[in-house]
Parts: sequence; C-alpha cells; structure tokens
Amino acid sequence: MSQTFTITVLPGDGIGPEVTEQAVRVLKEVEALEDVAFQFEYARLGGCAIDEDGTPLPEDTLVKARRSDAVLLGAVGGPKWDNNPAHLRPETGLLGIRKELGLYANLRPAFMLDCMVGVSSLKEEVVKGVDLMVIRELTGGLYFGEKKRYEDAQGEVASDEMIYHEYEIERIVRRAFEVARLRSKQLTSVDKANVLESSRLWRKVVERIAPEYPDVELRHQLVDSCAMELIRYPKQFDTVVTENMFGDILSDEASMLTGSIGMLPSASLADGNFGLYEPVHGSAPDIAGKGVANPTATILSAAMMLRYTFGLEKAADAIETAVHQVLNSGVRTGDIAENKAEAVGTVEMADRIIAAMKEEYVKA
Ligand SMILES: NC(=O)C1=CN([C@@H]2O[C@H](COP(=O)(O)OP(=O)(O)OC[C@H]3O[C@@H](n4cnc5c(N)ncnc54)[C@H](O)[C@@H]3O)[C@@H](O)[C@H]2O)C=CC1
Ligand SMILES: CC(C)CC(=O)C(=O)O
Ligand SMILES: [Mg+2]
Repeated sequence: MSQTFTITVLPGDGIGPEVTEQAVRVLKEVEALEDVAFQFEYARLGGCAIDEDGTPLPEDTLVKARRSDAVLLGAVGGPKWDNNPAHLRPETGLLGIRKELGLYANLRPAFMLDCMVGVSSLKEEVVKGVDLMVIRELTGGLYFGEKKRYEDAQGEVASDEMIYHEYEIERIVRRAFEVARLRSKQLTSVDKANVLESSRLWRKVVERIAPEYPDVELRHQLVDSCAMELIRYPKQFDTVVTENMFGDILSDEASMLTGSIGMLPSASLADGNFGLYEPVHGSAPDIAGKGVANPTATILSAAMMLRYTFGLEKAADAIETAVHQVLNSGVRTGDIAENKAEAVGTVEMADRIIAAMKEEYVKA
C-alpha cells in the first residue's frame, strides 16, 4: 500500500513562489514514479502574510506546519517590508517558525561539480572537487537573544544579546559528529573563543563530546580565519559546525565557491524525521517575477526532504543525478551561464531536470 505524506508549502515572497512551484512539480513526478502520495497544503509566511494576515507568522501556518510531515519553503522578505517595525519584519516569521518547530540543525551542503568549475570566479585548482557541509545552529545565538533599542546621553543605542545554553550546543555538535562520520570523518568547529564567552562554552562542549567520536578528526578554527581559509583552500574542509550567525555568513560565502547561491539547498531538522527544506538564498527582489530565478537550490532542497524526512533515497539520488546531468549538458539559468544569451528560464530548467529524472528511473 502506498504511503501518504503531507507537505506544507510556504512559497513566501519575491522569487519564493516561482522556485517552490518548480520543486512541487518535481515532487509530483516522484509520486508518479514511487509508491508514495504527497498531500500539499499551502500557507503564508513572511511579507505576504504581513499583507494578508497582519503578522509574518500566522497561527494557521504553524498549525498546518505542525500537522505535516515536512515543510517546503521558498524565501521571505523584500524592500516592501524593510521599514516595518521589528516584530513585523518578514524575517521574524522565518525565525519564529524555526524556533516553534524546534529546527535547530541546519544542514547546508556546498559542492562544486566539475562542469561548473568555469562559473566560479575562483581558480580551477581552488574550487575543483569542493564538497563540504556547513552545519549551522539555527534556533539560538545572536538572532534569538534579547534585542534592545534606547537612547543615552550620546544618542541612540542598539544591542543584540548572544546567548547559548549548553544543551543547545550539545545537540547540534552531536548531530555534526554524526554527519561527519557519514562523510570524510573530519569536523571543523568554528567559533570566536579568543573573544566571545559564548564561544568559550561552545568549545568546552565540543571538547567534552569529542571523545565519544574517536573516529572523527576534530579541529577548532576561529571564524575570521575560517572565512579566509574557505576562499584560499576550501578543500581542507569537510564538515563544519558553528553557531547561528557564523553559519549564516559562512554558508553564503561557501555558496560562491560553487558559482551561485541559486544552487545551494538546505535542510533544517528537528529531533526525529521532521524537517523544513529551503534554498539558502533569499527572495532575490532584483529578479523576482522575471521567470529567470534558478530553481535548482529549491529542487535540491526537495531532494533533501525525500532523503532525510521520507527515507526515499532512490528518488533523492535520481533528482541529484538529474541536476548533475542537466548542468553537464550545458543547460544553465542566467546566474550560472557562461554565455548569458543562452540562459534558460526557471520553468525550462525544471523541465530539463524532470526529464532527466524520469530517464534515471527508467535506467534504474
Ligand atoms: N531564507 C530566507 O528567506 C532569506 C531571506 N532573505 C531576504 O531576502 C531579501 C533579499 O536579500 P539579499 O541579501 O538580496 O539576498 P538574496 O539571496 O535574495 O540575493 C542575493 C543575490 O543572489 C541572487 N540570487 C538569489 N537567489 C537566486 C536564484 N535562485 N537564482 C538566481 N539568482 C539568485 C539575487 O538576484 C541577488 O543578486 C531580503 O529581504 C532578505 O532579508 C535573505 C536571506 C535568506
Ligand atoms: C532571517 C535570516 C537569518 C535569514 C537568512 O539569512 C538565512 O537563514 O540564511
Ligand atoms: Mg542567510
């Protein structure tokens, strides 16, 4: 008997609806190829929810997300809402849903396919073969600490509190060791322990847990030198674990090793199988509505959903292989095209990936 899974789709703002539509098309094809059924439920998050519901994270969205097996998100935000008060920023909806759903582990792979080497602005010997995984703590740290705005004698003051509990560090670090174990057994823990107290606790917890994973080679690195080394010699990294803001920044940086942020997927995982899957990029207001956004990051996020939440390994592999084949054949959206005049649009890129995926199934 076929299994049925419920997926809450949150298209969001800007290019979010354009790219999630393509990922949903891919998932519908998987239904036709596997003994599985997906029920898609749509809800609002971010700027569109501010406009319609007066809040970036409506209760209906949380209810739907909680009763589903997984969530597929596009992106939120844009200039229309930039001047809203802090509690009405689209980002508040994103941070809120991550916290409410307990999605503390954000997995952000960055990989360079041989056929994409020419797209990167870095030298071939630097980027060829890059394959790393940034594991970002997602529900603690600076983004969630207390924020204050006040005035003193010298003018306006703003502060954001950086706070980490031992248990928050412990659970993400364990997750990272487990992931590293399945990859090249090399883990880099990134912090700023020479300055930040939260980083000193981070490092202490990592040191405490490390002996439980004697097969994984561990090293500590300060975030500033890590940012530099990521560009100088990225192949020294396999699995990187770090706190929320450092991971946000380093994963955007890592995306440029691979040519475009439009390529990189992510999984945000809670304990158990539940996860929210979204591209690493934002709502890209500069290209929204033009039909040119690269849907690959969102399609690969759907593949991560199939793997991590539904255990549909074959379908996930088929999508990833299809993406590689399409890129290998030279089909490119504008962000990754060497010849911009030959770039395809969002829908055609997805069409090609779907066609290649179906062929993969026939072969398998
Ligand atoms: N997870 C989320 O929902 C995130 C939302 N944001 C929000 O998105 C808005 C725009 O932020 P930006 O800093 O401009 O970052 P962004 O990631 O939206 O865009 C950065 C650059 O990458 C390009 N780009 C991004 N995704 C692309 C794709 N799929 N295909 C082709 N090109 C792509 C954009 O055109 C832009 O030039 C802001 O409101 C920000 O707060 C930013 C990051 C993450
Ligand atoms: C609201 C921000 C933390 C979104 C972002 O930049 C991200 O998750 O990558
Ligand atoms: Mg970011």
